Amino acid sequence: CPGSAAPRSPPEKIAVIGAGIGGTSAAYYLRQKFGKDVKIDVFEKGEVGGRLATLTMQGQEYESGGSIIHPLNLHMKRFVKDLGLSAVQSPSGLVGVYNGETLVYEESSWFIINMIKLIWYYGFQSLRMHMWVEDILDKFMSLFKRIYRYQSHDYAFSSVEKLLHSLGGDDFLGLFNRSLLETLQKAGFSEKFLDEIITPVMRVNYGQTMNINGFVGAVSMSCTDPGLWAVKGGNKLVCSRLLQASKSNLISGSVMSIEEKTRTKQTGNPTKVYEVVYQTGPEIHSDFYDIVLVATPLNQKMSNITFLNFDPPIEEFHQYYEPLVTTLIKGQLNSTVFSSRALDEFDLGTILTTDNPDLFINSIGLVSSVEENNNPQPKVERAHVWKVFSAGPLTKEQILKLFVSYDYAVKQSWLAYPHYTPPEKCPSTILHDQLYYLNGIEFAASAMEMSAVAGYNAALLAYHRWNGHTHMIDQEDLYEKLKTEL
Ligand SMILES: Cc1cc2nc3c(=O)[nH]c(=O)nc-3n(C[C@H](O)[C@H](O)[C@H](O)COP(=O)(O)OP(=O)(O)OC[C@H]3O[C@@H](n4cnc5c(N)ncnc54)[C@H](O)[C@@H]3O)c2cc1C
Ligand SMILES: CC(C)=CCC/C(C)=C/CC/C(C)=C/CSC[C@H](N)C(=O)O
Repeated sequence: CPGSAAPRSPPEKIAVIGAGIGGTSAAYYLRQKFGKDVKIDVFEKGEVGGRLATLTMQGQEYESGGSIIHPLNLHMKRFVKDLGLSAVQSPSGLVGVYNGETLVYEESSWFIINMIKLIWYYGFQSLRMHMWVEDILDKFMSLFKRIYRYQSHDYAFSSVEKLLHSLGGDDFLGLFNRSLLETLQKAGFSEKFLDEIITPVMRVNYGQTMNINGFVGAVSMSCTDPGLWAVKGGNKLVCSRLLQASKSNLISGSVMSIEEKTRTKQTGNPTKVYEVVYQTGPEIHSDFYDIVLVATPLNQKMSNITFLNFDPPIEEFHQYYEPLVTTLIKGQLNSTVFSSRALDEFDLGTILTTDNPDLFINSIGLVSSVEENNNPQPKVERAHVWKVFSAGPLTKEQILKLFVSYDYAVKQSWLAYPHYTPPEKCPSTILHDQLYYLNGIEFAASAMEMSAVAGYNAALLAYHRWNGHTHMIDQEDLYEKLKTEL
């Protein structure tokens, strides 16, 4: 092959830092690429799964982090199949939009009524806009799907920008570099439509407004597609199964620093390695690795990893992640907060909100436990489990504003996803010769599938760079090339 170098002996040890979906998918693909002899250590300071996690209420588990998966998220789909797991349909109840005073939009279960409502509230152009969004999302998904083809042919990318460009050319980079607001204003959307339909979707998914980049905006809009699903038993099961299948060694500890060192191995030749220093309980340990993959957001609050003695130095990371609280509440919703109808006539399963600073919640929605495969109905049972997303923790008084009464409330606080401020640059994928960073991809869009794409890409990139396969990295016009290969 052009660009191939002489075979190099495989690495002895690889470290993966973080056992979320990014790190565990990377470990899985590293094993596939480098074979059975390499030792893979996966470091995790908290729980396997990371931002895929559950909260327990009355013995039942509910997703508290990453919960929904798109039907075209093919890595997640394949993991579930290959790892012996199964899928459940995500609840898809009717959606309403609340502006702090009233419901400004209410979905109906009849398609035709929804169309009439759109025209009534937002004018005839809203129908054209609705079709425009559907068309853009179809195009977006079919371009996004190219990554599966490239990865199945082993191609890798050295930066997120190059990866996005290979999928959708300048259109994708343009989406990433401009705000969603700019993109939609250019397309002629009315302010009312943007405030009452698009912003509420961005708020439930990313806790932000339309000032996020257009790429993550499209990912967020795709959550309005039908057929969303989750993993039976909890999405985090994918991570523990990937770890198991990768035959990696899980080290429950917190990585403190990574330093480049020169070591003389038995062969007598000095080689460059990375010293990883980590803490387990009160003890500090260290070990040497040929390749290191960092699969956690790099900032002081989330990972606090120091890069020592690199020449040139590795830039300091100050990536700001949005604080978000998930609260699960079992209780009887006070439907009169949102509408004049009583609960037994109130048929909304999700209430989104407009960007009103007086509102203390981003959204509230009925949820099922990770074992259930059905749509909970607010009318059938008076007390049900609702999931609230808010920027800060809810007080008891705030909960009692939303609920007539409640039996239980449990919460989990997150630094959830990047604060998007386009135009911005994604952090580097290659931090040093054999040191890789996966979570830069979250600056394009944060979602489980995005981390799985990054995990696979980092494993392929590490493999090709280790073996000098330059022709497998950053290839242009891959789509055309692979078409003629068939
Ligand atoms: C509330 C919420 C809802 C979401 N909903 C969805 C959704 O519905 N669908 C979807 O697709 N995505 C969703 N997401 C996004 C999705 O969960 C994330 O994009 C994805 O899980 C990120 O995975 P990751 O492996 O890259 O990072 P993480 O899951 O954050 O994994 C990083 C891991 O590294 C560990 N770690 C950090 N520092 C160190 C250290 N120094 N040493 C050792 N270990 C360390 C952490 O403990 C963590 O386990 C949601 C996220 C949140 C917070
Ligand atoms: C990566 C692609 C092409 C599609 C992924 C679409 C997807 C499932 C995005 C998830 C976005 C996200 C961060 C949602 C958070 S909130 C989810 C849900 N409403 C909930 O109640 O938990």
